[in-house]
Amino acid sequence: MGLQCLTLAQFRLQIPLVQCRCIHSVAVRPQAKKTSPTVQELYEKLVHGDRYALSRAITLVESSRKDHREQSEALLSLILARQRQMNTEQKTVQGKPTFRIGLSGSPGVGKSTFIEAFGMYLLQQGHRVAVLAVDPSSSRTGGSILGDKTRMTYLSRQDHAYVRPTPSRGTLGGVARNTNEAIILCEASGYDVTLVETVGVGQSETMVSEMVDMFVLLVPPAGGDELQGLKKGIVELADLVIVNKADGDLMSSARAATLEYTSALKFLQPAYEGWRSKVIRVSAKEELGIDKAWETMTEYFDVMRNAGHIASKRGSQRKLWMWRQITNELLDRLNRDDSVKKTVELMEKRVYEGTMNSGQAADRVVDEFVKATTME
Ligand SMILES: Nc1nc2c(ncn2[C@@H]2O[C@H](COP(=O)(O)OP(=O)(O)OP(=O)(O)O)[C@@H](O)[C@H]2O)c(=O)[nH]1
Repeated sequence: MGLQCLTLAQFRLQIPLVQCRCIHSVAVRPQAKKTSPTVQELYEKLVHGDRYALSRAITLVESSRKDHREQSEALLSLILARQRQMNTEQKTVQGKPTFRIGLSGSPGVGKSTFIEAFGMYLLQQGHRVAVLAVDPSSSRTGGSILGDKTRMTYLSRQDHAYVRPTPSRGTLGGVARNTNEAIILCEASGYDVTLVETVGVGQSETMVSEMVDMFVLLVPPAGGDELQGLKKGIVELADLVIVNKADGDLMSSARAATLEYTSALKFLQPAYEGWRSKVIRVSAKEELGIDKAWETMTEYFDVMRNAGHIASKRGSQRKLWMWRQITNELLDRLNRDDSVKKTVELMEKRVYEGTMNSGQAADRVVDEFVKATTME
Protein backbone atom coordinates (compact mmCIF):
# COMPACT_ATOMS: atom_id res chain seq x y z
CA MET A 1 0.00 0.00 0.00
CA GLY A 2 1.44 3.38 -0.96
CA LEU A 3 1.99 5.73 1.94
CA GLN A 4 -0.30 8.37 0.43
CA CYS A 5 -3.23 5.87 0.44
CA LEU A 6 -3.15 5.46 4.22
CA THR A 7 -5.50 7.23 6.58
CA LEU A 8 -3.84 8.82 9.61
CA ALA A 9 -5.04 6.00 11.84
CA GLN A 10 -3.69 3.37 9.43
CA PHE A 11 -0.44 5.27 9.10
CA ARG A 12 0.02 5.32 12.89
CA LEU A 13 -0.39 1.58 13.00
CA GLN A 14 2.55 1.17 10.63
CA ILE A 15 5.03 3.42 12.45
CA PRO A 16 7.52 1.52 14.57
CA LEU A 17 7.11 2.41 18.21
CA VAL A 18 9.67 4.92 19.33
CA GLN A 19 11.57 3.64 22.31
CA CYS A 20 10.04 5.19 25.42
CA ARG A 21 12.51 6.91 27.66
CA CYS A 22 10.76 5.47 30.68
CA ILE A 23 12.88 3.15 32.80
CA HIS A 24 10.58 0.15 32.40
CA SER A 25 11.10 -0.33 28.69
CA VAL A 26 14.77 0.55 28.70
CA ALA A 27 15.44 -1.97 31.41
CA VAL A 28 13.46 -4.70 29.68
CA ARG A 29 15.13 -4.67 26.29
CA PRO A 30 18.04 -2.35 25.62
CA GLN A 31 18.30 -3.27 21.93
CA ALA A 32 14.58 -2.63 21.40
CA LYS A 33 15.25 0.28 19.05
CA LYS A 34 16.37 -2.06 16.32
CA THR A 35 13.37 -4.36 16.65
CA SER A 36 10.65 -1.91 17.71
CA PRO A 37 7.29 -3.42 16.79
CA THR A 38 4.61 -1.38 15.10
CA VAL A 39 1.40 -0.63 17.00
CA GLN A 40 -0.28 -3.41 15.05
CA GLU A 41 2.42 -5.90 16.04
CA LEU A 42 2.29 -4.77 19.65
CA TYR A 43 -1.47 -5.22 19.62
CA GLU A 44 -1.21 -8.76 18.20
CA LYS A 45 1.29 -9.76 20.88
CA LEU A 46 -0.71 -8.09 23.61
CA VAL A 47 -3.95 -9.89 22.84
CA HIS A 48 -2.04 -13.16 22.74
CA GLY A 49 -1.01 -12.62 26.33
CA ASP A 50 2.61 -11.60 25.77
CA ARG A 51 3.73 -10.01 29.07
CA TYR A 52 6.52 -8.04 27.52
CA ALA A 53 4.04 -6.53 25.06
CA LEU A 54 1.75 -5.64 27.98
CA SER A 55 4.57 -3.91 29.86
CA ARG A 56 5.54 -2.08 26.76
CA ALA A 57 1.95 -1.03 26.03
CA ILE A 58 1.53 0.30 29.58
CA THR A 59 4.80 2.20 29.26
CA LEU A 60 3.42 3.67 26.07
CA VAL A 61 0.18 4.89 27.68
CA GLU A 62 2.20 6.31 30.58
CA SER A 63 4.29 8.41 28.27
CA SER A 64 3.27 12.02 27.71
CA ARG A 65 5.18 12.37 24.44
CA LYS A 66 2.92 13.40 21.60
CA ASP A 67 3.93 10.55 19.26
CA HIS A 68 3.50 8.03 22.09
CA ARG A 69 0.07 9.40 22.88
CA GLU A 70 -0.91 8.98 19.25
CA GLN A 71 0.36 5.43 19.22
CA SER A 72 -1.37 4.54 22.46
CA GLU A 73 -4.62 5.98 21.14
CA ALA A 74 -4.24 3.83 18.02
CA LEU A 75 -3.59 0.79 20.20
CA LEU A 76 -6.59 1.46 22.46
CA SER A 77 -8.78 1.97 19.37
CA LEU A 78 -7.75 -1.44 18.04
CA ILE A 79 -8.68 -3.02 21.37
CA LEU A 80 -12.03 -1.25 21.44
CA ALA A 81 -12.77 -2.28 17.85
CA ARG A 82 -11.98 -5.90 18.64
CA GLN A 83 -14.19 -5.87 21.74
CA ARG A 84 -17.08 -4.43 19.79
CA GLN A 85 -16.58 -6.84 16.94
CA MET A 86 -16.48 -9.84 19.25
CA ASN A 87 -19.06 -8.43 21.65
CA THR A 88 -16.65 -8.79 24.56
CA GLU A 89 -16.88 -5.32 26.11
CA GLN A 90 -16.78 -6.66 29.63
CA LYS A 91 -14.79 -9.77 28.95
CA THR A 92 -11.25 -10.87 28.24
CA VAL A 93 -10.32 -12.23 24.81
CA GLN A 94 -10.94 -15.68 26.23
CA GLY A 95 -14.50 -14.66 27.09
CA LYS A 96 -14.08 -14.45 30.88
CA PRO A 97 -15.92 -11.62 32.63
CA THR A 98 -13.52 -8.92 33.78
CA PHE A 99 -13.63 -7.76 37.37
CA ARG A 100 -11.92 -4.57 38.56
CA ILE A 101 -11.24 -4.36 42.26
CA GLY A 102 -9.84 -1.34 44.10
CA LEU A 103 -7.98 -2.00 47.32
CA SER A 104 -6.97 0.61 49.81
CA GLY A 105 -5.74 0.88 53.35
CA SER A 106 -3.34 2.82 55.53
CA PRO A 107 0.40 2.13 55.36
CA GLY A 108 1.25 -1.07 57.19
CA VAL A 109 -2.30 -2.47 57.25
CA GLY A 110 -1.10 -5.43 55.18
CA LYS A 111 -2.01 -4.58 51.59
CA SER A 112 0.94 -6.30 49.98
CA THR A 113 0.63 -9.35 52.23
CA PHE A 114 -3.08 -9.53 51.39
CA ILE A 115 -2.59 -9.04 47.63
CA GLU A 116 0.09 -11.70 47.57
CA ALA A 117 -2.11 -14.26 49.39
CA PHE A 118 -5.28 -13.23 47.56
CA GLY A 119 -3.56 -13.21 44.16
CA MET A 120 -2.12 -16.69 44.72
CA TYR A 121 -5.57 -17.93 45.75
CA LEU A 122 -7.10 -16.51 42.56
CA LEU A 123 -4.42 -18.18 40.43
CA GLN A 124 -5.33 -21.49 42.03
CA GLN A 125 -8.94 -20.84 41.05
CA GLY A 126 -7.88 -20.47 37.43
CA HIS A 127 -7.92 -16.69 37.20
CA ARG A 128 -5.32 -14.43 35.70
CA VAL A 129 -4.49 -11.52 37.96
CA ALA A 130 -3.07 -8.09 37.23
CA VAL A 131 -2.01 -5.70 39.99
CA LEU A 132 -1.70 -1.98 39.33
CA ALA A 133 -0.98 0.79 41.80
CA VAL A 134 -1.93 4.42 42.22
CA ASP A 135 0.65 6.11 44.39
CA PRO A 136 -0.59 9.40 45.79
CA SER A 137 2.85 10.50 46.92
CA SER A 138 4.50 10.52 43.53
CA SER A 139 2.78 13.66 42.30
CA ARG A 140 3.45 15.72 45.38
CA THR A 141 6.84 14.79 46.71
CA GLY A 142 8.50 12.97 43.86
CA GLY A 143 9.00 10.13 46.34
CA SER A 144 6.86 7.07 46.62
CA ILE A 145 4.92 5.45 49.42
CA LEU A 146 4.08 2.26 47.59
CA GLY A 147 7.01 1.94 45.25
CA ASP A 148 10.08 2.29 47.45
CA LYS A 149 10.21 -1.31 48.48
CA THR A 150 9.88 -4.50 46.54
CA ARG A 151 6.32 -5.69 46.90
CA MET A 152 4.43 -8.86 45.97
CA THR A 153 7.63 -10.51 44.78
CA TYR A 154 6.24 -14.02 44.93
CA LEU A 155 3.05 -13.22 43.05
CA SER A 156 4.92 -11.25 40.41
CA ARG A 157 6.96 -14.35 39.51
CA GLN A 158 3.87 -16.40 38.65
CA ASP A 159 3.03 -17.04 34.99
CA HIS A 160 -0.57 -15.92 35.22
CA ALA A 161 0.05 -12.85 37.34
CA TYR A 162 1.21 -9.44 36.25
CA VAL A 163 2.38 -6.94 38.85
CA ARG A 164 3.08 -3.52 37.46
CA PRO A 165 5.68 -1.42 39.25
CA THR A 166 4.26 1.79 40.67
CA PRO A 167 4.45 4.72 38.27
CA SER A 168 6.87 7.11 39.90
CA ARG A 169 6.06 10.36 38.21
CA GLY A 170 3.28 12.49 36.89
CA THR A 171 0.36 14.31 38.39
CA LEU A 172 -2.37 12.36 40.14
CA GLY A 173 -4.70 13.19 37.23
CA GLY A 174 -2.14 11.83 34.78
CA VAL A 175 -1.60 8.71 36.86
CA ALA A 176 -5.36 8.17 36.94
CA ARG A 177 -5.64 8.38 33.17
CA ASN A 178 -2.75 5.96 32.77
CA THR A 179 -4.28 3.55 35.26
CA ASN A 180 -7.63 3.58 33.48
CA GLU A 181 -5.86 2.76 30.24
CA ALA A 182 -3.61 0.17 31.89
CA ILE A 183 -6.73 -1.65 33.14
CA ILE A 184 -8.00 -1.90 29.56
CA LEU A 185 -4.63 -3.20 28.39
CA CYS A 186 -4.46 -5.84 31.14
CA GLU A 187 -7.94 -7.07 30.29
CA ALA A 188 -7.14 -7.15 26.59
CA SER A 189 -4.13 -9.27 27.47
CA GLY A 190 -6.29 -11.86 29.22
CA TYR A 191 -6.19 -10.81 32.89
CA ASP A 192 -9.72 -11.22 34.15
CA VAL A 193 -9.17 -9.85 37.66
CA THR A 194 -7.42 -6.50 37.99
CA LEU A 195 -6.53 -5.19 41.42
CA VAL A 196 -5.84 -1.49 41.71
CA GLU A 197 -4.05 -0.76 44.93
CA THR A 198 -3.65 2.57 46.64
CA VAL A 199 -2.54 3.79 50.00
CA GLY A 200 -5.03 5.58 52.23
CA VAL A 201 -3.80 9.10 51.67
CA GLY A 202 -5.38 12.14 50.06
CA GLN A 203 -7.63 11.90 47.06
CA SER A 204 -6.25 8.69 45.65
CA GLU A 205 -8.85 6.47 47.31
CA THR A 206 -11.77 8.37 45.84
CA MET A 207 -10.04 8.32 42.51
CA VAL A 208 -9.48 4.56 42.60
CA SER A 209 -13.08 3.96 43.67
CA GLU A 210 -14.09 5.79 40.49
CA MET A 211 -12.20 3.42 38.21
CA VAL A 212 -13.19 0.02 39.59
CA ASP A 213 -16.28 -2.18 39.91
CA MET A 214 -15.78 -2.77 43.62
CA PHE A 215 -13.91 -0.79 46.24
CA VAL A 216 -12.42 -2.74 49.12
CA LEU A 217 -11.00 -1.15 52.25
CA LEU A 218 -8.47 -3.03 54.33
CA VAL A 219 -8.43 -1.93 57.98
CA PRO A 220 -6.33 -2.86 61.01
CA PRO A 221 -7.70 -4.85 63.95
CA ALA A 222 -8.13 -1.78 66.11
CA GLY A 223 -10.78 0.75 67.09
CA GLY A 224 -12.08 2.50 64.03
CA ASP A 225 -10.06 5.69 63.61
CA GLU A 226 -11.39 5.37 60.11
CA LEU A 227 -14.89 5.75 61.45
CA GLN A 228 -14.23 9.24 62.67
CA GLY A 229 -13.50 12.48 60.93
CA LEU A 230 -11.80 12.54 57.58
CA LYS A 231 -11.63 8.81 57.03
CA LYS A 232 -15.35 8.36 57.46
CA GLY A 233 -15.94 9.33 53.84
CA ILE A 234 -13.60 6.57 52.70
CA VAL A 235 -15.43 3.93 54.77
CA GLU A 236 -18.60 5.08 53.05
CA LEU A 237 -17.01 4.38 49.67
CA ALA A 238 -16.27 0.79 50.58
CA ASP A 239 -18.37 -2.03 49.14
CA LEU A 240 -16.46 -4.36 51.41
CA VAL A 241 -14.40 -3.73 54.55
CA ILE A 242 -11.79 -6.34 55.35
CA VAL A 243 -10.39 -6.39 58.87
CA ASN A 244 -6.90 -7.81 58.46
CA LYS A 245 -4.54 -9.41 60.99
CA ALA A 246 -7.29 -11.49 62.56
CA ASP A 247 -4.81 -13.90 64.10
CA GLY A 248 -2.97 -14.65 67.34
CA ASP A 249 -3.13 -11.91 69.97
CA LEU A 250 -4.87 -9.58 67.56
CA MET A 251 -7.90 -11.83 67.13
CA SER A 252 -10.07 -10.24 69.81
CA SER A 253 -9.32 -6.70 68.58
CA ALA A 254 -10.17 -7.90 65.07
CA ARG A 255 -13.53 -9.20 66.31
CA ALA A 256 -14.26 -5.88 68.04
CA ALA A 257 -13.28 -3.91 64.94
CA THR A 258 -15.56 -6.11 62.80
CA LEU A 259 -18.52 -5.32 65.06
CA GLU A 260 -17.72 -1.64 65.07
CA TYR A 261 -17.54 -1.41 61.28
CA THR A 262 -20.62 -3.56 60.83
CA SER A 263 -22.74 -1.31 63.01
CA ALA A 264 -21.36 1.84 61.37
CA LEU A 265 -22.14 0.55 57.89
CA LYS A 266 -25.63 -0.51 58.90
CA PHE A 267 -26.80 3.09 58.87
CA LEU A 268 -25.52 3.85 55.41
CA GLN A 269 -27.81 4.02 52.46
CA PRO A 270 -26.74 1.25 50.02
CA ALA A 271 -25.18 2.76 46.90
CA TYR A 272 -26.79 0.05 44.77
CA GLU A 273 -29.98 -1.82 45.24
CA GLY A 274 -29.23 -5.40 46.14
CA TRP A 275 -25.90 -4.79 47.84
CA ARG A 276 -25.21 -3.75 51.40
CA SER A 277 -21.55 -3.18 52.26
CA LYS A 278 -20.14 -6.06 54.27
CA VAL A 279 -17.40 -6.52 56.82
CA ILE A 280 -15.27 -9.64 57.01
CA ARG A 281 -12.15 -10.74 58.89
CA VAL A 282 -9.01 -12.22 57.37
CA SER A 283 -5.46 -12.99 58.23
CA ALA A 284 -3.38 -12.30 55.17
CA LYS A 285 -0.30 -13.59 56.90
CA GLU A 286 -1.87 -16.90 57.93
CA GLU A 287 -3.89 -17.02 54.69
CA LEU A 288 -7.14 -17.35 56.61
CA GLY A 289 -10.43 -16.04 55.27
CA ILE A 290 -9.02 -15.38 51.80
CA ASP A 291 -11.59 -17.72 50.27
CA LYS A 292 -14.36 -15.90 52.15
CA ALA A 293 -13.05 -12.57 50.81
CA TRP A 294 -13.26 -13.84 47.23
CA GLU A 295 -16.66 -15.41 47.82
CA THR A 296 -17.98 -12.05 49.06
CA MET A 297 -16.45 -10.22 46.12
CA THR A 298 -17.96 -12.62 43.58
CA GLU A 299 -21.30 -12.38 45.35
CA TYR A 300 -21.14 -8.60 44.89
CA PHE A 301 -20.02 -8.98 41.27
CA ASP A 302 -22.86 -11.36 40.43
CA VAL A 303 -25.52 -9.17 42.05
CA MET A 304 -24.22 -6.08 40.32
CA ARG A 305 -23.70 -7.74 36.96
CA ASN A 306 -27.08 -9.38 36.86
CA ALA A 307 -28.74 -6.07 37.62
CA GLY A 308 -26.76 -4.39 34.82
CA HIS A 309 -24.93 -2.18 37.33
CA ILE A 310 -21.41 -3.17 36.25
CA ALA A 311 -22.07 -2.02 32.67
CA SER A 312 -23.74 1.21 33.81
CA LYS A 313 -21.09 1.92 36.43
CA ARG A 314 -18.30 1.51 33.87
CA GLY A 315 -20.19 3.70 31.40
CA SER A 316 -20.62 6.48 33.98
CA GLN A 317 -16.99 6.16 34.99
CA ARG A 318 -15.87 6.55 31.38
CA LYS A 319 -17.98 9.72 31.11
CA LEU A 320 -16.56 11.04 34.36
CA TRP A 321 -12.98 10.46 33.23
CA MET A 322 -13.70 12.02 29.87
CA TRP A 323 -14.76 15.21 31.63
CA ARG A 324 -11.79 15.09 34.00
CA GLN A 325 -9.54 14.76 30.98
CA ILE A 326 -11.25 17.65 29.21
CA THR A 327 -10.80 19.82 32.30
CA ASN A 328 -7.13 18.86 32.65
CA GLU A 329 -6.43 19.38 29.00
CA LEU A 330 -8.16 22.78 28.90
CA LEU A 331 -6.32 23.94 32.00
CA ASP A 332 -3.04 22.76 30.50
CA ARG A 333 -3.68 24.67 27.32
CA LEU A 334 -4.86 27.71 29.23
CA ASN A 335 -1.65 27.77 31.23
CA ARG A 336 0.48 27.39 28.12
CA ASP A 337 -0.79 30.53 26.38
CA ASP A 338 1.22 33.65 27.23
CA SER A 339 -1.53 36.21 26.74
CA VAL A 340 -3.94 34.11 28.82
CA LYS A 341 -1.28 33.67 31.50
CA LYS A 342 -0.92 37.45 31.75
CA THR A 343 -4.67 37.87 32.10
CA VAL A 344 -4.74 35.11 34.73
CA GLU A 345 -2.05 36.89 36.78
CA LEU A 346 -3.89 40.19 36.57
CA MET A 347 -7.24 38.63 37.46
CA GLU A 348 -5.76 36.75 40.40
CA LYS A 349 -4.28 39.96 41.71
CA ARG A 350 -7.58 41.84 41.40
CA VAL A 351 -9.56 39.03 42.97
CA TYR A 352 -7.05 38.79 45.83
CA GLU A 353 -7.22 42.54 46.45
CA GLY A 354 -10.99 42.46 46.29
CA THR A 355 -11.23 44.92 43.40
CA MET A 356 -13.01 42.42 41.20
CA ASN A 357 -15.27 39.54 42.02
CA SER A 358 -14.32 35.94 41.23
CA GLY A 359 -17.05 35.25 38.67
CA GLN A 360 -16.24 38.35 36.63
CA ALA A 361 -12.53 37.52 36.68
CA ALA A 362 -13.17 33.93 35.58
CA ASP A 363 -15.26 35.20 32.66
CA ARG A 364 -12.43 37.47 31.58
CA VAL A 365 -9.92 34.60 31.64
CA VAL A 366 -12.21 32.34 29.64
CA ASP A 367 -12.90 35.13 27.11
CA GLU A 368 -9.16 35.69 26.71
CA PHE A 369 -8.64 31.95 26.24
CA VAL A 370 -11.35 31.71 23.60
CA LYS A 371 -9.85 34.72 21.82
CA ALA A 372 -6.39 33.14 21.89
CA THR A 373 -7.59 29.77 20.59
CA THR A 374 -9.66 31.25 17.76
CA MET A 375 -6.61 33.23 16.64
CA GLU A 376 -4.38 30.12 16.53
N1 LIG B 1 -0.24 -10.57 62.36
C1 LIG B 1 -0.38 -10.23 61.11
N2 LIG B 1 0.50 -9.40 60.53
C2 LIG B 1 0.32 -9.06 59.25
C3 LIG B 1 -0.76 -9.55 58.47
N3 LIG B 1 -0.69 -9.01 57.23
C4 LIG B 1 0.40 -8.22 57.23
N4 LIG B 1 1.02 -8.26 58.42
C5 LIG B 1 2.24 -7.56 58.81
O1 LIG B 1 2.02 -6.16 58.75
C6 LIG B 1 3.19 -5.51 58.27
C7 LIG B 1 2.83 -4.65 57.08
O2 LIG B 1 2.42 -5.51 56.02
P1 LIG B 1 2.45 -5.04 54.50
O3 LIG B 1 1.78 -6.11 53.72
O4 LIG B 1 3.81 -4.62 54.09
O5 LIG B 1 1.52 -3.78 54.60
P2 LIG B 1 1.18 -2.69 53.50
O6 LIG B 1 -0.17 -2.19 53.79
O7 LIG B 1 1.43 -3.24 52.15
O8 LIG B 1 2.20 -1.61 53.85
P3 LIG B 1 2.71 -0.41 52.92
O9 LIG B 1 3.50 -1.06 51.82
O10 LIG B 1 3.54 0.38 53.87
O11 LIG B 1 1.52 0.33 52.43
C8 LIG B 1 4.21 -6.60 57.97
O12 LIG B 1 5.08 -6.73 59.06
C9 LIG B 1 3.36 -7.83 57.81
O13 LIG B 1 4.04 -9.02 58.14
C10 LIG B 1 -1.69 -10.45 59.11
O14 LIG B 1 -2.65 -10.93 58.52
N5 LIG B 1 -1.43 -10.74 60.41
